[in-house]
Amino acid sequence: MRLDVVSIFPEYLAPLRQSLLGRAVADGRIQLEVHDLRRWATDRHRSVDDTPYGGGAGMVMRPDVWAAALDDVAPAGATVVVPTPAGHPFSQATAADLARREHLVFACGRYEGLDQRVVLDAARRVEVLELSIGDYVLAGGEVAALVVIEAVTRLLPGVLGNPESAVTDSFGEGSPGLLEHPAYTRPVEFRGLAVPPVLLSGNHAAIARWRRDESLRRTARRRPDLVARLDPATLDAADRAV
Ligand SMILES: Nc1cc(-c2ccc3ccn(Cc4ccc(CN5CCCC5)cc4)c3c2)n[nH]1
Repeated sequence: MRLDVVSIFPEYLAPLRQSLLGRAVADGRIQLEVHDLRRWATDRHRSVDDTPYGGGAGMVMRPDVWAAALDDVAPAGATVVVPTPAGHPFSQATAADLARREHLVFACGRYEGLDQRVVLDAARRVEVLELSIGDYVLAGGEVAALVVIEAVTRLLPGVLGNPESAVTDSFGEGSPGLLEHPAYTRPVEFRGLAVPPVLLSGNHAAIARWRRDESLRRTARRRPDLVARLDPATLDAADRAV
C-alpha cells in the first residue's frame, strides 16, 4: 500500500514513522510520503487560505492550491480521503474497505476546511471519500488522518503484530457489534483486586461464556445503540438471559 498525506503541518504526521507502522514503512512494506501543501502555493506569501464567500467566521482553504497538489499526488486509481466533521462516519467496515486499496491520499485541511470544489474536481478522476472520525470538531484533518491510517494499516497482513486481534476486536468480524470483554494479566491479585476466578479455571467453555456475558453486559450498559442493531439470530438463549 502507498500512502500520501498533504498538510500545512507535515510534522504532525511524524507519528506514522513510529512503532509497527514505522517499521513497515522503513522496510518498504508500506510506502509513505508526507507533502507540505505550501509547495503548491503560488504567491510570494505562499498563502493557502482566503475569506469565505457568503461571509462567516474563519477562512477557507483555496481550491487552486489544493487542486494543484492533488493533481500531482493523486493519480488515477488513487483514493482521496478528506477528513471533515461533515463526512461519512468512519467505521471498522470503512477501514476494512480502505485496507483493500493500493493507494490512499489524505488531504488534511485546516481553518474551516477546503473549498468544496477541491472535492468536486478531484471526484471527476479519482474516488473521493469525505470521512468524519466522530461528532466533535478538531482543529484540522491531520489527527483524523492518523486515526484512519492506523485503523487501516493494522489490518494489513504483516504490519500488525498479532493478526488474530484484528478479527476479534470489538468491531472486527470476530464478535460483530459487541464491545470487547475486560482483559486481565499477572499478578492474580493487584491492590486488593482479584482476577475473575473463571479465568483461572482452565474451563474453556466457561471462560468463553463469561467473556460473552461480559461483552453483552458492557455493550448494553455503554452502547445501547449497538444493542439495537444486534442481529437477534446471533444471540443464543444464554445471551438473552444476560
Ligand atoms: N471528525 C472530525 C473531523 C474534523 C476535521 C477534519 C478536517 C478539518 C479541517 C479543518 N477543520 C476544523 C474545522 C473547524 C470548523 C469547521 C466549521 N464547522 C461548522 C460547524 C461545525 C464545524 C469545520 C472544520 C477540520 C476538522 N473534526 N472532527
